[in-house]
Amino acid sequence: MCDSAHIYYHCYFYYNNIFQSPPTVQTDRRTPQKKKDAVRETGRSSIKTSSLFKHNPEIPEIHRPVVSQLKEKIFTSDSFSDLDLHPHLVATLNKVLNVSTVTSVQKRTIPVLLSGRDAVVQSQTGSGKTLSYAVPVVQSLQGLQQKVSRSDGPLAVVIVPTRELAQQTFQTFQKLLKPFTWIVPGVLMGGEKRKSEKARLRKGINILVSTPGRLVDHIKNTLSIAFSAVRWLILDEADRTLDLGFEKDLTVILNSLNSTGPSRQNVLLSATLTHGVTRLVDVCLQDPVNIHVSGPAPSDLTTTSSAVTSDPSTASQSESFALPESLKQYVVVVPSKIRLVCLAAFILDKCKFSQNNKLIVFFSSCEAVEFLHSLFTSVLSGPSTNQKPQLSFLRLHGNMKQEERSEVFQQFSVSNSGVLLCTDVAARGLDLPQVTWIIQYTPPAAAAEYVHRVGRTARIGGRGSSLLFLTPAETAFITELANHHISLSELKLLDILSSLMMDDTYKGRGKYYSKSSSKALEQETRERATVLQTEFENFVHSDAQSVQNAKKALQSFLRAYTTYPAHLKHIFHIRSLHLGHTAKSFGLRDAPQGLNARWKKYFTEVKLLILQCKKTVVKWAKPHLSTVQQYSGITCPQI
Ligand SMILES: Nc1ncnc2c1ncn2[C@@H]1O[C@H](COP(=O)(O)OP(=O)(O)OP(=O)(O)O)[C@@H](O)[C@H]1O
Repeated sequence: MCDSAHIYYHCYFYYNNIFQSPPTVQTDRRTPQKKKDAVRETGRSSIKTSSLFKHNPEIPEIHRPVVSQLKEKIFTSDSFSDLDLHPHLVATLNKVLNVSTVTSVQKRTIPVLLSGRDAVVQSQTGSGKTLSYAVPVVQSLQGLQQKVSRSDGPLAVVIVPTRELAQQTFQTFQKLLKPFTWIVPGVLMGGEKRKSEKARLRKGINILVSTPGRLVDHIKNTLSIAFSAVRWLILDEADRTLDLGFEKDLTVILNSLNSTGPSRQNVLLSATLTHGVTRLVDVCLQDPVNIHVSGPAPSDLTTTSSAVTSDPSTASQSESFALPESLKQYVVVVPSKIRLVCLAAFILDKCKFSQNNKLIVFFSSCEAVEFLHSLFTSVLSGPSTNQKPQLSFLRLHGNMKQEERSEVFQQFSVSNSGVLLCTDVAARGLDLPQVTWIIQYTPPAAAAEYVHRVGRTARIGGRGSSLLFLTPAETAFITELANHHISLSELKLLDILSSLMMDDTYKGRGKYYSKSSSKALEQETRERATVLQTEFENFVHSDAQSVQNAKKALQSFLRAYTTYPAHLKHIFHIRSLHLGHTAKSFGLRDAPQGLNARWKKYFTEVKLLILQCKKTVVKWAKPHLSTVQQYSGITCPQI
């Protein structure tokens, strides 16, 4: 067995042994409501204040680093009618899309693209980047001397990283093309039926929006796909497309596009054009104009790849991102054990005890989203009454069927309130109206991802807030964010938990209830938090399947925790997690049996294997150092 297969085998073996142990609880056949009532009763009668609030690590004092945030003005005083566009296009922008004043990024990008230049565009989230390329594409295609026909095939190709974003971008083109019915937009994305996509490709699509994987699939398997007429290539969220490991796919797409066709205009866009895209800029773009709305463009974006910073930690430190000025950013430091109730109290505060809030909560894995969705729906939703509708929880992640994903996306888009629990599949580009709060229950793996997640609110000048959850051991992430000009204010754990005082559903034993001193209030808050935690735990342990789901969610959380990049390992290291406490944040009463010992053994073995791998790689690489350097861009000391 080769070394990597060995490592995989070990991970698989240990994960499965630890988490797939036979459940000890009998299946519960009670109706959900009866189960819930029983759970609530047990919750109140078995209050153990000590279990939740004792033996937690100290919450350290947070010293906010001084940060000068980058600022970006969103709107200009110009209107679309000043941009020399077709009057029908201006009318469509005004009447169908409801936009008349151009944003800063549009003012700077549209004329550059109309003049025929390539461009690299960076501007903050929600600043209107989609129209900044979609308007010039439509303007140029409607004005072609030889009128566009379906048989021309794709004239513009737009690559985006996720299916929802593909759908959203396609819809923007559909709207813009209303007066130009002879230009046909189309979308290709994973999860859809290939056969019907092939049929649409055969009929002819002029503006093709696609996720990278699905486009490669068609390049390889669909004879009718021809790129001989492509004049535009747009890579939206370009950095993410590379992150997701789509680099190979992108190479296939570029090779296919480069082999035929007239000269092409190329555009790369994102709110966070990190140093990783430098090579892509070199390969894809010709003498591009750098449009960096919040300030001067990073000097090395258009340099050759040899100038790429070789140390990823230095590279990531120097990248600074602008965030919407109207966005209020908060952090709460919560010991692992209390995280679940803290999140629940926050959701109840925003959605049950106040109105018109629409929340997005980010998690690191599909399993965690699934599990917490069912836990919150069962324990927190509450009945719908005449005065109040039921608290609604939706979920979105990559393991869902495409129809369900589209349905959820649509449902959350049109709703005025509710909670969407999701993975990073919803972090990029999605324009979901009226989202008021972004909560990051698991911290992102990079500052750029933080920027995109919080960018789902406070769009196009609107208000919005975000809350980042950190454990006491993770507070150095605040400094990491400050290095990227991101500044957070602190919310106190007890203040969040105190929202539980607004509803007697989680009332404690009443010992402190009638007293008004702040100490008594604090104690009652803790009791209520404990009642809620006990409800969660009772629900999880009332059913073998729920226990299994909670274990799976914990397992996937731990797996994701091991994948933080090397330069963040001093903040997010699996060794600093207390497994028993972490288990509690998934409603489990204890860490799954034997976890500690097996986890330690697992780490020792994996460490040994990695050492072995390193030795083998070094042995192999030594005679080939110059070749390795040439192809990987990695310098000798790193190897
Ligand atoms: N000139 C404008 N006036 C008013 N609203 C606009 C204008 N341009 C775009 N919008 C609206 O602003 C919202 C955000 O636009 P868009 O999704 O293009 O932002 P973005 O910069 O691509 O964000 P992200 O970086 O998150 O992908 C959309 O609802 C869009 O319709």
